[in-house]
Amino acid sequence: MGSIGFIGAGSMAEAMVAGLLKGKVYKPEEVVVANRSNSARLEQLSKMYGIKTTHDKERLVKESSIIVLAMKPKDIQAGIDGIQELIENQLIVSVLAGISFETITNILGKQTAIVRAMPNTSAAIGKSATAIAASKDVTNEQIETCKSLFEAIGICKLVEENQLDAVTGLSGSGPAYIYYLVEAMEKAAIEVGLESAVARDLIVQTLLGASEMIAISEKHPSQLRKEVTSPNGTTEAGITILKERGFEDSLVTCIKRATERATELKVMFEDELITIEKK
Ligand SMILES: NC(=O)C1=CN([C@@H]2O[C@H](COP(=O)(O)OP(=O)(O)OC[C@H]3O[C@@H](n4cnc5c(N)ncnc54)[C@H](OP(=O)(O)O)[C@@H]3O)[C@@H](O)[C@H]2O)C=CC1
Ligand SMILES: O=C(O)[C@@H]1CCC=N1
Repeated sequence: MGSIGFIGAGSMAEAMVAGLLKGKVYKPEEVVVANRSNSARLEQLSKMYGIKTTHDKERLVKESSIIVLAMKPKDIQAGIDGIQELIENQLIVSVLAGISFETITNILGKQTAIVRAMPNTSAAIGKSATAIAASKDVTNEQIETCKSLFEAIGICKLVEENQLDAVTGLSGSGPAYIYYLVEAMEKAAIEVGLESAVARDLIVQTLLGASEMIAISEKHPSQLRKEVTSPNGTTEAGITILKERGFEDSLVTCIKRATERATELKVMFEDELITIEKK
């Protein structure tokens, strides 16, 4: 596949690098990561993974056949500045929430092959839930390349660009909802008298078991839930509280709001671009 370069050396870039190396999709010497100024971070990544690191984006672009944009949405203009002229046949893969093909193309100043991807940080252990969308300049072969890249670090679904904000709100942000749930379960476990290490193990196994049941069982999650819930038993007592306190509504509103926020990021950024152009 040639080499892969990441512009941005944060959580998402690291999760992808870790997963790609673990899955042996790339050798460490075929991976280069760049950031803006944080040399300590580059040193840490280079020590941990044996990959190449640089502040020199031009070098990264020249060395890579796939360039992953992995900076925050607000930093995309600065992140791309200086490399536009060097983009020729490389495939651009953007993991930025909310930022459209149109905006990336405008900043690049040329029509080129761009794939937008929305992975999640479980990429680090090969378990990302990723969706990708392809711009019209992307060939079928490039789509396949991209799919196999993300399938090496989890599952990958092909969607339309206008569905990516929903994917971001659902599975891009999704791991954080689960971590938050675990934090709350741990807090509760301690309050009902368990030791934190014991509670952690029980919670983790409960999540793993339930996830695997959902994945392999032919039963709907609502049926699986019913099977845990004895009439007048403990589960019913607990779930009654979740219903009374609006658990379902909270989660639905959470995912809708996160989806909406992805759309806002695009609008905010475009406003900023217009301001920059006017200056
Ligand atoms: N975190 C997540 O779970 C997910 C994130 N994403 C997307 O991934 C992207 C990155 O997120 P995340 O990894 O969390 O962010 P981080 O803040 O952890 O990392 C951002 C990185 O971008 C670098 N950067 C900023 N400006 C530039 C520049 N001009 N040139 C080169 N590098 C630059 C920063 O370098 P420096 O430190 O030197 O400033 C830093 O290494 C976001 O767009 C987000 O929407 C998508 C899916 C999931
Ligand atoms: O919170 C964010 O904006 C990014 C996108 C999805 C996960 N993290």
